[in-house]
Amino acid sequence: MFGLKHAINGIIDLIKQERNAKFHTVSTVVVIYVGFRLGFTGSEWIWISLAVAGVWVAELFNSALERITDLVSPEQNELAKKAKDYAAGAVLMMAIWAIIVFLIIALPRLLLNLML
Ligand SMILES: Nc1ncnc2c1ncn2[C@@H]1O[C@H](COP(=O)(O)OP(=O)(O)OP(=O)(O)O)[C@@H](O)[C@H]1O
Repeated sequence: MFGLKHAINGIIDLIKQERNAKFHTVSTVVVIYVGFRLGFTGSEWIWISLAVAGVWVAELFNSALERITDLVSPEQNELAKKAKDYAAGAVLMMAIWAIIVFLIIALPRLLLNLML
């Protein structure tokens, strides 16, 4: 299971190095806390976990691509800019989808809680 060690090291390194990953960590903890407080159902947890994992996967690939881009093109380059901007766009797309999923599931319960 040596691959597992490297994979976990990669995730820990990402959290240490990337501001976005720190934000994802806090968001993940908040979402899990809110989920338990609001009593998400099994199928709701499946959607929420898919959305959260999707953001992490996108961020990991984005950061990997940033490192490779810096390795290949440490100097300013139009293609390097496009590569990084596209990868950042992928994270943004996943994050927007994750927020939509969270709002669809959590908002009705939050509103219900406020009315009761
Ligand atoms: N070598 C380069 N050539 C041209 N533009 C670049 C280059 N490196 C970075 N950029 C531009 O600067 C932006 C930020 O790049 P940077 O590597 O600093 O990512 P970052 O700020 O760490 O991104 P994130 O916040 O997503 O981790 C890129 O999206 C790109 O537009």
